Amino acid sequence: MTAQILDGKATAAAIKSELTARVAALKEKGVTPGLGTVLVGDDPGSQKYVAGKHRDCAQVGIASIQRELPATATQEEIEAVVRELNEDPACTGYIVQLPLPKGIDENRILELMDPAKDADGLHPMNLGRLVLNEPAPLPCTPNGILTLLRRYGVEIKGAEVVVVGRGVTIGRPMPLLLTRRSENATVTQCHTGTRDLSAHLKRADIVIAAAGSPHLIRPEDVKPGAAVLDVGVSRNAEGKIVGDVHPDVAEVAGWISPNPGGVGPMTRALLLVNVVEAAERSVG
Ligand SMILES: Nc1nc(=O)c2c([nH]1)NC[C@@H]1CN(c3ccc(C(=O)N[C@@H](CCC(=O)O)C(=O)O)cc3)C=[N+]21
Repeated sequence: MTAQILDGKATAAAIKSELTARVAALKEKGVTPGLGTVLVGDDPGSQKYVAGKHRDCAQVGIASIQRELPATATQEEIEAVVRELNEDPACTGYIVQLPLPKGIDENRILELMDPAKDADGLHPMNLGRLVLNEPAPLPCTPNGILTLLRRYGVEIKGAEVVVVGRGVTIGRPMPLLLTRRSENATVTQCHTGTRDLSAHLKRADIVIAAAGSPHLIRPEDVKPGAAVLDVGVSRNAEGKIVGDVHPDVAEVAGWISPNPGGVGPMTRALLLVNVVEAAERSVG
């Protein structure tokens, strides 16, 4: 038996085609959604991701606003761009590409963003709303994972889910989404301090691997038939993406998300969903 592929690329394409119609409807009402990106420095990976986001925007009819600063940009210079986008009516939502260069206070930048324009769902106000069960833009990667599981009919209610990782973009918000009454999963959060990761993994119906540790999840640790989502992005010597999930896991799992082609494109699609929803709220 080999696992069914959770095809993020195809699912993202379907979401984008649904969004195209919603963007057209907004334009009829005189609103053009515009996604802003703030990219600081010249990391090739970050440049590639940001370019992908703007390609997606073009596909669905969202306007693109790109701001680039050199790696030497100061805290004040980045903050000035954030204030500018907060004021710019053409920019209905934006993201500050993370990580920012060393020495920049990332949290201060995120706090300065207008929470109504937070396309990533990572503003402290919006993360707080998520904790409080108030409506808010949802963090794109966790929401992308959830959307992928739903579209393939993976049972979430009552499932034992293991999340590996505790980063701000995935590990921390993921359990918040999964433990809402509407999802009703039971979540164990594992991290580098977990004593026996393997024991936790063996019980999981769904594994969400966001540790950034190449091939951390091995076939002998996965329950037969489990859904395994590979969110890790490491690069090998040739610059190729290496995920957190060992390829042989596909022999044991019931579902597996490829990497690339799995969660990455879903993250981008759910970013566009946040931009379109914010624009829809603005027209009432
Ligand atoms: N404020 C902020 N928001 C983010 O959402 C954010 C960020 N900062 N910093 C970096 C991470 C990383 N991230 C990815 C998004 C898409 C792909 C993606 O589409 N990957 C393609 C392949 C791309 C390739 O080949 O390099 C795939 O998986 O098929 C990957 C990684 C968003 N991030």
